[in-house]
Amino acid sequence: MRKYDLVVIGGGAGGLTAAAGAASMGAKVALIEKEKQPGGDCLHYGCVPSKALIEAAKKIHTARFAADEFGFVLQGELDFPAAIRRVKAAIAHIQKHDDADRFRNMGVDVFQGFGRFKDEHHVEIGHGDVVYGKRIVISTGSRPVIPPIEGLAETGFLTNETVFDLQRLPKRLIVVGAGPIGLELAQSFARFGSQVTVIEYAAGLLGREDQDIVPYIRAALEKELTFLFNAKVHKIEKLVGGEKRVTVLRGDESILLDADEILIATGRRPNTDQLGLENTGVQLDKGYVVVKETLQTTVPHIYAIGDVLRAFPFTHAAGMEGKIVVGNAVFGLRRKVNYEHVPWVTYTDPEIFHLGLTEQEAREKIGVEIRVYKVTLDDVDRFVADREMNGMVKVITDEKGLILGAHTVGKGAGDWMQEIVYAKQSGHKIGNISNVVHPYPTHGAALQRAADQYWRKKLFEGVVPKILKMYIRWFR
Ligand SMILES: Cc1cc2nc3c(=O)[nH]c(=O)nc-3n(C[C@H](O)[C@H](O)[C@H](O)COP(=O)(O)OP(=O)(O)OC[C@H]3O[C@@H](n4cnc5c(N)ncnc54)[C@H](O)[C@@H]3O)c2cc1C
Ligand SMILES: NC(=O)c1ccc[n+]([C@@H]2O[C@H](COP(=O)([O-])OP(=O)(O)OC[C@H]3O[C@@H](n4cnc5c(N)ncnc54)[C@H](O)[C@@H]3O)[C@@H](O)[C@H]2O)c1
Repeated sequence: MRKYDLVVIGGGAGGLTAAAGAASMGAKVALIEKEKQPGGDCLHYGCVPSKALIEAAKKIHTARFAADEFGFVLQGELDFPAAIRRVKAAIAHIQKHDDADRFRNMGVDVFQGFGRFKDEHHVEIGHGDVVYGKRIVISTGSRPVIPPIEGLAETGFLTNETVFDLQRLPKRLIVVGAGPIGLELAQSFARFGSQVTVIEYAAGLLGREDQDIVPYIRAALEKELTFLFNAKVHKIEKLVGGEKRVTVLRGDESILLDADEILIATGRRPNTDQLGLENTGVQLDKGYVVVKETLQTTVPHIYAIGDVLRAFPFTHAAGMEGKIVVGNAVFGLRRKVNYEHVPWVTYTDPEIFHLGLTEQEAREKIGVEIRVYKVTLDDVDRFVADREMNGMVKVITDEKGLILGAHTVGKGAGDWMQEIVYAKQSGHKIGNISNVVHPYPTHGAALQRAADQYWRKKLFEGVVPKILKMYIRWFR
């Protein structure tokens, strides 16, 4: 039986970071991945295919818009499989970074097979090999939650694991769930030409976002999608022609919708149920692995990262956690995970950027002593020139100007808001962003405009203006 300093179960965003990092530090590492190729959800069924599809759809949307605005005519049928080929090409390109042989060349022993704990130090791979890990990382990710809807299994449905294999554009698509997966994909399909209806349990969109931000994104999406809020799919039947008839309940109302495809995007569940964790002392909470800030589970030599944790189900968070585990599991450090400065972006059009506390959270946590700076994009020259004025930047600080949160809706916001992540993480005050020269006219100037308000408030409120006036009078 082979013995390792570190055994990593699951070769996705988190596991690959941990395995590569540990091997580069000289540790003997085994990586167990059930699929033929590592890469995980993000590469095969998540971030990469969804962003490739979003971009393809955006190009078509832009062409249609341009035709309308500039008076030319678009001709011919949409070649939807061409969009899917684009998606597959993006995956294949990035797969080279996550290739099993590339990891072998780094010194990692890569095993293909399903990893399962035999006990707290031994992991069985498939039905054969067993490896010993002095320390072990659980990074097995998550999978879609499939709600118990009558007729759903019999009628057939799509999830993020199958939607990127579609070869025909559905004329009518029903998306169940208005979270980031549902919204990003719903908007893309609408842009290809599907009629899309989104069915959501909750009364509105994106409950975790700042409530000033939500109306902008809702207004944008309602132009392209039909929403049914406070709605529940009651049952689904297959019609003679193969279409799907969906019965939706909304209050006392029963609504019938026919569709060619149904996409289920109702959340995720962690892949911890078949891991043999009952053979260990690793504790779960509703299926999620319970960890300390050091990412150690209730068995100190077993660590967990990525979507098996409840904390922050994003690729960049899994990568950050993977790096922390390298330090802790390989060098015995006690580094703690901290999500305070970790942003997320929802890649709808316009994009939604989220960092730190929302205004509502800041008021609960800090009280009234917070400051809120807002700029709408119709006040920012570059967005006016682009005719992309739907959106806003909002920054929340404490009374001294230290950044507590930042929230934006706007074209490309995921890229141009990154400046504030650096500022927040480095402990800069909002005023410092105002002092940085931004080339004119960039989109990032929107953030600077919000930051300028800090000085404006300082200069024109309180005692400062009185002192300034006295000084100027004296100087004259
Ligand atoms: C449609 C969609 C879009 C997304 N878009 C974004 C985005 O734009 N930005 C972003 O930050 N996040 C995005 N995410 C989330 C992101 O994909 C996940 O947060 C990220 O992949 C989690 O990484 P992970 O390492 O925990 O899991 P994964 O990357 O899923 O890796 C887990 C790996 O473990 C393997 N595995 C599971 N069980 C076993 C076992 N018992 N033995 C061996 N191997 C096993 C799996 O095959 C898989 O390779 C998206 C997700 C989806 C579904
Ligand atoms: N851009 C990104 O970073 C990105 C993109 C996609 C996904 N992700 C990650 O994937 C995770 C999961 O995304 P998601 O959208 O699947 O989940 P989610 O939990 O964020 O949203 C699911 C939505 O479905 C609704 N819902 C649940 N059951 C329902 C039902 N039976 N009928 C109608 N509505 C129902 C919920 O109220 C919720 O609004 C996200 O939390 C995120 O971390 C990230």
